[in-house]
Amino acid sequence: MNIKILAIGKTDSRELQELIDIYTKRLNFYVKFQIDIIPDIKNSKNLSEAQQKEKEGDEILKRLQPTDLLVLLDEKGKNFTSVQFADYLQKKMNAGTKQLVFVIGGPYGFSEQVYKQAQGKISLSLMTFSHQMVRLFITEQIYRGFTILRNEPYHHQ
Ligand SMILES: C[S@@+](CC[C@H](N)C(=O)[O-])C[C@H]1O[C@@H](n2cnc3c(N)ncnc32)[C@H](O)[C@@H]1O
Repeated sequence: MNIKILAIGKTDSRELQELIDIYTKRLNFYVKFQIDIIPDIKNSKNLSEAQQKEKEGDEILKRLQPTDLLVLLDEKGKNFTSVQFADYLQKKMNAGTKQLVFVIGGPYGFSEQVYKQAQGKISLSLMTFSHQMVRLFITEQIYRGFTILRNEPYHHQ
């Protein structure tokens, strides 16, 4: 199974990007993992929230393959412990998923169309994080999940 993160806009923090790079490198030892960045929508200042979400949604949906499993990162999604999340990853691999795509929304979240097409929603916390931080948190949690599946001494209950 491949795992992809789709996110909108470049990370403007060098420190965050360095950490994302560290976990991406570690994760690639276990699974083919990549982060695809959708460029910021042009002239977004002239758009309403709904228009911006719509445009971002179109960009997200046009990057998906028909066999992708689309899972949104969303505060209102399902909560997992890290061990439960590791089990979730294992189940997706057992089910023969070709590519699991986690999508991080823009400043206003997702369009209705993206919600309609999603096959799941996962929350990292009831609190809202910046979309840039979410990239790091989900990458670290996927890495943590694989170390749990391999019984490696990274996660401690
Ligand atoms: C600044 S938040 C947008 C918040 C907005 N209120 C919404 O309705 O989604 C940007 C993106 O970061 C992600 N995000 C932020 N906090 C999250 C959390 N606790 N769990 C999962 N994803 C989160 C989501 O993908 C969200 O669309």
